[in-house]
Order: sequence, then structure tokens, then C-alpha cells
Amino acid sequence: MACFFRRSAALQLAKACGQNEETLIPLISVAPVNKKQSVADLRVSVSHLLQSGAVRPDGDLQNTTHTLARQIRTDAVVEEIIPGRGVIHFRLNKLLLAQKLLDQLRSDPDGFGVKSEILRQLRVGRTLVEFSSPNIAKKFHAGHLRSTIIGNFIANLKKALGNEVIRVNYLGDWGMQFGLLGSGFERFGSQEKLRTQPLEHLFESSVGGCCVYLYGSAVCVRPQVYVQVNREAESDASVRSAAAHFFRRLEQSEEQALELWRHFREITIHEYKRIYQRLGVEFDHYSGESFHRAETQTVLDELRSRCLLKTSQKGTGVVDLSDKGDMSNYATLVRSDGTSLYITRDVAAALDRKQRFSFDEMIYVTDKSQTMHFQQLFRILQAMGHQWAGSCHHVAFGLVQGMSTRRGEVLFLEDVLEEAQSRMIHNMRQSRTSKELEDPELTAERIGISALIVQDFKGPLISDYRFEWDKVLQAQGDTGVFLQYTHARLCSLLRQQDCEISCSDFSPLTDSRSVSLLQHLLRYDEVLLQCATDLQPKHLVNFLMTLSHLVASAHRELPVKGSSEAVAQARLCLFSSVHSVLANGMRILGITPVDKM
Ligand SMILES: NC(=[NH2+])NCCC[C@H](N)C(=O)O
Repeated sequence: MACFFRRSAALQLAKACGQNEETLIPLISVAPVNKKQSVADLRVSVSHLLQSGAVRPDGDLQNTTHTLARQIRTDAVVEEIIPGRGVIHFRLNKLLLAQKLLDQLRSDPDGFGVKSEILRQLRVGRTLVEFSSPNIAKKFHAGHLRSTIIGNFIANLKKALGNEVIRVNYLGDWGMQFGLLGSGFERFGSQEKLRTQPLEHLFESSVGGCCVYLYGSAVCVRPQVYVQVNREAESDASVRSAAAHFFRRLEQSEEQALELWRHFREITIHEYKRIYQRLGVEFDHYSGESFHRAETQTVLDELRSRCLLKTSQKGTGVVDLSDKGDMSNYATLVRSDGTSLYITRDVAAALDRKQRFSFDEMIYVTDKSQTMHFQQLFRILQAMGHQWAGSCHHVAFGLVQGMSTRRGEVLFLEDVLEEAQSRMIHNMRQSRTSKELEDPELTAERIGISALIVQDFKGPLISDYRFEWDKVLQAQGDTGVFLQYTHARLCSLLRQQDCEISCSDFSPLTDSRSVSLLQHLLRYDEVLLQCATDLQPKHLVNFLMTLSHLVASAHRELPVKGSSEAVAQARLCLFSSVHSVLANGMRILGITPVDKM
């Protein structure tokens, strides 16, 4: 809907400078709402107009601005033209603003913003997002939690903008940790039990050594058990050599060993799925490094045939990625014993995905320590002649420090969820808000997760941050709890209406409070554009926070109860529109809005 207004302003601007309005539309933006009342609704930067050649300079910038402003006519939509410092402001007809915006929000609440013209260029077709990607049988650290929620956000956003999205989880499902598990199980485990009651067997804490090893493979294992299994391997050489022996059997595709590995993998994925469900995250495909161990040979053959693979002095196989061909930047793809590496499997995985899914773009989400790895990966693909490597991107994020629970350092995802939930239940009991909730545990979990997400998404993803439970779960301030509270309060207001909201007279919505809300809603498509351009969720988080602050004052100053029917209906219509934008924005972030809290 913002497009209707942008177009109207562009039309008048186009007439004044003798240009085509289409080229001017992208230069017109919605003015952000701030504490002071905004000067106007839309604006255009005169420097941008000069740069694009749409306008000729007339003396200095200020003079050009004033001359241009005088030449722009007003009409029924654009009521006033106000020259500012290097910008021209357009003031819109407020009645029309309310009417157009709310009409559209009521007829297509879910299409609002996401179907905007300015977002059309971002519809690329099929997007593959690879995220979460934990290592089976190793610790699921805060980085994997970040990858999970960030990847989920990117996938949700791409989907909302009309792309087809494929969500892939690329498990670290091959390596020495399976040697440890496999040899442990062979010593202490029970095949029979694993077959008949796999999960129970994993959770049985009284079966001695077996659970020590098996616990390692489940995500929800107790940290002390995980620590114990690794400590044992560190201090006991016989444990290490048994593990190495088992892993060799795996590498040699010995069926008995593979059978056990498959079983561990399945059980683990089953466990992950349960936890992803709590987080509201789903995957279309669970792939993993193990899938591509055979294909690495094909990759190496192809590299050799293109004369890209060289043998180093150490006997390893390397690809020179330097610009000058002086090996100042190279990647190792084969160890001296002939085995492949992480990056070799990534090359194979990328080729396989392109072939299977024919994606138009692919996005990898991992912490920033892997930035170099992905740069190398993309360059290798380029060197192999795959132009599409240009549509592969790595979204990097920083480290989280100090994420711990009452039991100590976080090793497993489920501990974080439990902690968020129990702290939230405690807070809710203290404020006595949970009394009439049907399922206080579920509500607490949803709010706790939204708090984690908002905390994580507030700043630039690349920044490291310190994690503090008390700050994260505050009810006031810019937290996920505050967003949920705003949503629940809007739901409660709307629940109180027994008949359908119907509004035909929008004149009660021209006061400054209502106008601020409407002006803010008008910005939604631009905020989505920002998010989709740099894949940073902070723009949407900030937008929803400001929206919630505006709602808080609107609750005070725009009462429904006690107002005349026409005023009450108009306000309800505004509140219900705000509610749908808030809920949809939260869902894109990966938050499930709660109706009561
Ligand atoms: N295609 C990739 N390499 N994806 C990232 C995988 C992340 C890896 N499993 C880790 O935990 O570090």
C-alpha cells in the first residue's frame, strides 16, 4: 500500500522535473516515526535526485531543494510539499492514509507489505537455506542455536517474499566421534534393546558404560555424561585406539559398523526433530557430510582434469586460489593419506545440491570463524567453471559469551530451552499473570524462546554479545517478552468485541497518535526490503519494537471503551490491523505469538 502513496508523490515529482515516475519511485521513502511528530510522511533526498540526473543543480543544494519544492504541485493525495535540509517532504492526506492502509490490511492482512512492488526484485525463485547443521555426538553449542534461529528467520523471510524455500540441515555426521560411540556401544551396549526400545535404551541411566557412550549421541544428554565420555577418551589410550579402529571400519564401509552408525544417526535426528519442534523450526532435508564421502572422489578427479589440483611438498592435494598464482591463498582438499576434508565434502555437497534442487541462490549460515572456509568454497566452485557460485552466500554471525544455565556451561540445546522456560514460569508466577492460562508451560516456553530470539537479533549478526538471562527476560525494555505482551494485550482488546469490527468512517483516525501508528505501518515494506537486502533481522526487530511502543501509548490515549460507536469501531479497526502486522512480523522472526500471558 505504501506503493500507492510513493507512486502519487513520484507522479508529482516527475511532472516537476520532466522525468518518468517509475524511475523516481525507488528514491521515495517513508519517513521514520520518531518521538517528535514527523515533519511529513514521505521524503526524497535531493542529492539522490542530483546523482541520478533527475534534477539539475540550481546553485547550492539548499537552493536546488527550494526551487524544486516550488515546482512540485499538490493533489488530493499529496497535500503539502515541504522543503527540508537537502530533502523534500511530502505530506499526505491523512484521511486517505487511514482509509487506504486499513482497507488493504483488512482485505489481505497476510499480503500486507510482503506483496509490495518494491520487493518484487527480490523474488529470485528457489532459495536453499542451509542452517543449524550441528555435529552429531558432539556438543550443540550456542553457535548452533544462533545458526538455527538465524537460518529460520532467513528462510521465513524469503518465503514470505514469495520465493520457494528449501531448508537443509547439513549434519556433521561423520568423523572420529562415531568411532567413540561405536566402540563404546560394542563394549557395553545391547543390540536387542537398541532395536526394540531405542530411545528408552538411550535414556536408561542404569545400564552402566553403555549409556555413557550412547548419551553422547543424543542432543538432550546430560552435560556431565558428555564430559565424562570425552574425558575417558582423553585419558585412556585404549579407548582412543578402539575408537580409531571403529572409525576405520566405517571408512571402509564395513556393513556391521555402518548399520550401527545409521542407527545412532537416526535416533539423534529423531531427538533433534523433537527439539526443533519446540523451537518451531522445520527442515525439508536432513543431509550431512556422510552423504558426500563417496562423491569427493569425483570432485577430485574433476579438479585434476582441469589441472586445478596440485600436490604440495607435504604430499597434500591443494588448489591455488591466489590471484597471481603464487599460492599465497590455497585450500587443501586431500590429506597426504588420501582422505578428504571438510571443504572437499562441501564442494561435493554444493554440486549435488545444485543438480538436485536447481536452486537460484544458496545461503549458508554459520559463525564467523568459517568465513574464510566459505570464501574458499565459492572460489573453488568458480574455478571449476560454475558461474552459479556467484549466487551462493555465507551469512556469518558472532559469538555468544556467557550462555550458561543453573547446571553450568551450556552443552546442549535442550538445557537452554528448559532454562528459558523455567525462568519465565517463575517470572509469570511472580507477576501472577499465569492464573487463567490453559497451558502455562507452553506459554512460558514460547515467551522464553521469543526472548532468546529478540536478544540475538537486536544487533548486527556479526557482533559478539554477552548473554544475561535477567536482561533477556525483562518484561520492560526492548525484549521478546515485551513484543509478546503487546501482542497478547491486543488480542485481549480484540477478544472483548462480540460483533465483527466494521468501519466505514476513518475520520476518527486523524489525531496524532493514530497518525503515528499509520505512518509507521506504511514503512513495513521498506523494512522488509532492508532485511532481505542485507539478511539482518535487526531492522524488523526495531520496527516491531517501535510499533509496540506506539501501541502502548495508543492504549492509553485511544480508548475504545466509553467512546462513541464510530470512534470505537475506527480504533478497533486500527488495533486489529496493527495486531496482524505485529503477528506476521513476529512469525517472520521465528516467534510464535501468544494470545494470552
Ligand atoms: N556446509 C557447511 N559447511 N555447513 C556448516 C556446517 C557446520 C559444522 N557442522 C559445524 O558445526 O561447524
